[in-house]
Amino acid sequence: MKLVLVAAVALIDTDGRVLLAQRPEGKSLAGLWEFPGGKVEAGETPEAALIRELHEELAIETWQSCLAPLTFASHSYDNFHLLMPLYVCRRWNGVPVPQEGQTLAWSSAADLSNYPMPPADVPIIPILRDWL
Ligand SMILES: Nc1nc2c([nH]c(=O)n2[C@@H]2O[C@H](COP(=O)(O)OP(=O)(O)OP(=O)(O)O)[C@@H](O)[C@H]2O)c(=O)[nH]1
Repeated sequence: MKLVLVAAVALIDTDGRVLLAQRPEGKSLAGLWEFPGGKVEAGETPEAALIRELHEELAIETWQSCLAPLTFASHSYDNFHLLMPLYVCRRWNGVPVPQEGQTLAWSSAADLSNYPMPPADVPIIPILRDWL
């Protein structure tokens, strides 16, 4: 099966809440809440991919030094296997504004389980909650 590398990040605000983005209608897994991020392109590091995706999806800027690895997801979907490192980030420039039709939500640690997420994300939620 094809292995797909996706870099994702939990942006944490000063109140310890996490940014989630709801996938828009028409995309795979529409309506589910996910961490910002996306596929790592050929020749790109996961950190560079995240910096690019945060700029493209949310119009914020961050830096490699502000991206700390936390955990990862490894999950088989029907047509590919997802390997998704999850970083945490507390420092960025700008205010996240959806650029691709997503809906954003800041979730407290306690509320995270109320947001339906892709199956790959489910095992990483308790890890993130314990870390927060
Ligand atoms: N960014 C992100 N992607 C996730 C998460 N969980 C998860 O299964 N994914 C999957 O990882 C892939 C991310 O790809 P992407 O964001 O670059 O691409 P996309 O949605 O435009 O592509 P797609 O429509 O081909 O799935 C998608 O298949 C998405 O469903 C998550 O928490 N964050």
